[in-house]
This record gives sequence, structure tokens and C-alpha cells, in this order.
Amino acid sequence: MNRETMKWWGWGREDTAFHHDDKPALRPLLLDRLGVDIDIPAAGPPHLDDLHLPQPHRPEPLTSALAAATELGDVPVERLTHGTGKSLRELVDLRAGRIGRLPDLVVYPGDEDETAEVLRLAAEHGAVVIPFGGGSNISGSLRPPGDETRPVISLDLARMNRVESIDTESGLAVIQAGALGPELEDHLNAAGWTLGHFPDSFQHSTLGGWIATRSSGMQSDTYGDIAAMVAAVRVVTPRGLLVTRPLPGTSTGPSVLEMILGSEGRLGVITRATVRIRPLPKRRVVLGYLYPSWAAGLRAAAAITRGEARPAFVRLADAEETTFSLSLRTGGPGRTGKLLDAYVRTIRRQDPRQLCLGLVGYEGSPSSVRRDRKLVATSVQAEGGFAIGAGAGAVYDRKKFDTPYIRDFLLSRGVHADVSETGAPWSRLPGLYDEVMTAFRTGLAESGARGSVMCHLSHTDPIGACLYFTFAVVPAEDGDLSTYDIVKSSVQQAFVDGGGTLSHHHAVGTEHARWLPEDVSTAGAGLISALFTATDPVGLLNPGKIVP
Ligand SMILES: Cc1cc2nc3c(=O)[nH]c(=O)nc-3n(C[C@H](O)[C@H](O)[C@H](O)COP(=O)(O)OP(=O)(O)OC[C@H]3O[C@@H](n4cnc5c(N)ncnc54)[C@H](O)[C@@H]3O)c2cc1C
Repeated sequence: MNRETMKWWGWGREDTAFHHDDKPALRPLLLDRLGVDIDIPAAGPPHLDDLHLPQPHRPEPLTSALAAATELGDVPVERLTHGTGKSLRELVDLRAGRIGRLPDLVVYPGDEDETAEVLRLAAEHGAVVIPFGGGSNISGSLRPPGDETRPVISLDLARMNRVESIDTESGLAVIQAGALGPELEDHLNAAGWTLGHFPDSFQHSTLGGWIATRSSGMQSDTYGDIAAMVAAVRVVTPRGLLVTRPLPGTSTGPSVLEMILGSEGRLGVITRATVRIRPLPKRRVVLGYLYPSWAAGLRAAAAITRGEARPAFVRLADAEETTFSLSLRTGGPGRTGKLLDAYVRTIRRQDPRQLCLGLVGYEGSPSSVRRDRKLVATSVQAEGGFAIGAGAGAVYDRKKFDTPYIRDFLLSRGVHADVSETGAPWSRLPGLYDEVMTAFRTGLAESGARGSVMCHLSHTDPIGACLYFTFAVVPAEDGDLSTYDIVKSSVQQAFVDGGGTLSHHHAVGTEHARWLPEDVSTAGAGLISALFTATDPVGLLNPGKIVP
């Protein structure tokens, strides 16, 4: 199979990396926040030859039966790229040479029949199957259990990546589950349509992965998250082919489609989905706004979301994240930045260090965009905010898929950076924000390490929104995850204690599984567990995820 996979030791393409030479404000900021000097030459990327991959467990009858049934991977690094996602823990472990259990075989079925045959053979030979999309999850969703003694098969859907049909009358498209974001959007765009699902991982994640993790894209405010976009699925399960149909509504018991959403490969292999699509918007613009404080920005975001405007997205960074974003400007603040600084200090009499950057994306006809801009301006001004034009928004739109490369840049300089996100009703968001910040600082103090945290609000909904925390800690030594563990646990615990969800869109996997009963109640977690056990009593499919 010749689809390019991501680099095994980090995010994205081998030939792409984050550089700081042209961003003069970044070095002083990181020196101040983390005590790390990014001008000191970093460690180079790790070498594959330094790793000791565990011997694969490939019983001959199974291997030859799979080879006869479908395409079998034959390059050793495939086991590594298919056995790990992109969580910080996995990347740190890999760099430290802690490989753990890997898949023994990688298969690339070309259609539903081959997929069913792989599942049948796995069941017959007592093996395990883990569906693989793009490998971009950050929740440990692809890791075989460390003590798994059965052969483990990674089932990669890369050959099932086509848009099969577009129903323009209904606004529906049938798309194979292995399609990566750009593969499906390019096809839909050429026909004048869009799915409108743009997670930050868009370039390296698949439709099947989005469904299996209940993903949410940056424009979920108007397009909805993947759960709202998927109208029907086809899933190869150990008990046969599961098919749901695209219907405007149905009243036929608990939703089978909902059971598949977020199932992380435990119920079957999603082979294709029928998704709701929309005509490409005629106009798109992202505008920036500055607010005097986080509280003012939060009130404005709630008012915008609950008002009559229908922006594609509403985003708000706290003061720390605003400063960080501004430090990524190439060439520094420039003349416009200095004028803005002077305007804020002298005319508006506000402290530039407290300013919070808001971004609002507008999409639609020129007249609907004009109308929405006016409505949003009223909400912004009511909270003492003001517009700063399209510059910041254009940079965000252009660079949004590059941001993930910063984590590898920091990791090579000894910094563990990660994200944790939650969602809660509007009334809970201000308190929850404070509680998470306190939890982070308490965790950091307990570990005695240096670190920093920042937050933005995104994925708005009339009843609430997502708070997305990005944090960085400096471990005592390379490869040591103890500081990260303390801080990450403190943040996750604060989410559930504070009325938020343990994960707004990054799924459960193994990373978040221990908080599931606190999120959905013990009875709720028991229901999920019973579903998995009843449909797959031997743990054929991705065992140990969501509920241990
Ligand atoms: C830098 C970065 C940015 C990210 N940004 C976002 C974001 O903005 N929004 C967001 O929602 N997520 C984001 N994520 C998380 C990740 O991209 C999502 O969880 C994504 O949905 C995973 O898709 P994938 O195709 O890579 O799935 P994989 O990582 O390959 O698999 C994830 C899980 O889904 C299962 N699975 C995959 N395909 C199938 C299938 N066809 N049938 C059954 N099960 C399947 C796997 O077994 C596994 O349990 C980000 C991750 C990173 C590293």
C-alpha cells in the first residue's frame, strides 16, 4: 500500500517542521514562561535503527490465510506507525525507546468483502483486529493491550478512500471510511459541495476515524460535529454487516447509528458513511476582535452564539493564548502591531497584556455575511471589544494545519506540550475555566516543575461551548512523564468535578477511560461495557478501549 503515513516519531509529513528563526517574539516568551531557550540547538529526530521492535507474533496459518484474502503490509515500520497514535505519551515513549506491544500484521482490505474476511479469519484463528484510519488520535485508541498474547492485526482502510456518490437532491454523499480529509473535500469541492468538517488534524485523519472518535471540526458551530453530519453507516461486525439508512428522522428504538458513533473500533469496522453535505459558500472571511478581558469575551461569545447571527465559528483565546499567538507572527509586531498597542493603551485605556483575541468566521452569500458581521459587531461592542480586521483571521486560516508541528519542535527541546479539552454549559464556563487553571497550577506545584497553560473557547453551541486547554511542562529529565501525568490528571479531574465532559472531541481510548464513570455515571459506563461484551464476548475488536 503506498499511501504516505505520518512520520513515526511525530506529527505530519517528514518534510515539514516548525521553525522559529523568523518569529522574534517567541524565544523571549518561552524563556519567560518555561525557562527554555529555543536558540540552543535541539536534539535531532530519533532514528528508527535505534529502536528494538518486539518480534511479531505471526502464526503461519493465519498469515497465509490473510495474504490470500487481502493485501498484507511487509515493511517493519508499518507495525510502528499502525500501533501508535499521536498522544504526547506515545511520542515521548517512542523517543525514549519504550515501544510496548505492536500489531503483528497490517492488512489493507480493498472492500467490504475483504474486511469481512479479515474479521472471519481473525475470529477463526483467535486474533485481535484494530481498525486504523489515519493514526492521528491522541487518546491511546490504537494501542494493543500490553499483555495481549493473541496475534494483533491492524486493519488499515487506506484502500477504501473514495467518494462513491453525491445525491444533490437530498444533500447527501456516500463516502468510504478510509478517505482522508483532503481526499474527500477535494472531490466534494470539485462538484460544488463541502462536508464542512475541518479538525486541526484534517490532513491526516479519516472519515471512519472521525466517526469512531466523535470528532469535531473547527466549524462545528454551524456545520455541527461529525455526529450531526453522519446520516447513515455501514459497519462490518463479527455478527455480519450492520446497515443504517439516511432518514430525516426515525423512531425505531435506541439509535444504532449513535452506538457506532464514538465506538473506537470496538463494535466493528466502519466501511462507509452517508454524510450530509452543503453547497460551497460563496464568500468566506475570518475577522479578528479584541476584548478587554476573558470574562468580557466569554459574554460576547455567548451573545453571538445565542443571537440571530450564524457565523461559521466563534473562537476566543485567553490573554495567555493571545500573547502566544501574537508571538508566532513572522517578523514581529510590525507597524500595525505597534499602532494597535498605542491605540489600546492611550485611546481605549486598556492593558494590552489582558487583551483576549476573538476570531469569528463568516460564510455564506455576500448579503448574509454582511448581516452577520453587523449583528456580531453589536455583541462585541456591548462588551467593550473592537474589531481589528481580517489580518489575524487570514493568518489563522492559512496556518491552522501547521500548528500541530509546534509540539514536535518543543519535544525536541525537552518540553512536553499537550492539550485537554472539555465542554460545558455557558453558565459553567467561567467557573470551570478558573477551576482548571487552579488545578493545573496545583498539579505543577506538586511536581515542582516549570510549566504554563493557556486556553481558548471554540465549538460553540446555543447551550455551551468547548474550553480547550494547551499546557506545557518541563520534565526533570528526558522521557520522564511523571510531571505530565500529574498535571494531565489534575486537569481531567477538574473537568469532571466542574461539570464538564472528560473530552469534548478527543475520545476516550485508554488515556481517558478511568474518568468515564464520572462522566456518564457508573450505570452509563456499565451500559457501554455490556454492549461491547454482548456483541464481542472474546474481545476480537480493539480490546481495552473506552472501558477497560
Ligand atoms: C495535532 C492534532 C490535532 C487534532 N485536532 C483534532 C480536532 O480538531 N478535532 C478532533 O475531533 N480531533 C482532533 N484530533 C484527534 C484525531 O485527529 C481524531 O480523533 C480523529 O478523528 C482520528 O481519526 P483517524 O482517522 O486518525 O483515526 P485513528 O487514529 O486511526 O483511529 C482512532 C480510533 O478510531 C478507530 N477507527 C478508525 N477508523 C475506523 C473505522 N473505519 N471503523 C471503526 N473504527 C475505526 C480506531 O480503531 C481507533 O480506535 C487531533 C489530533 C492531533 C494529533
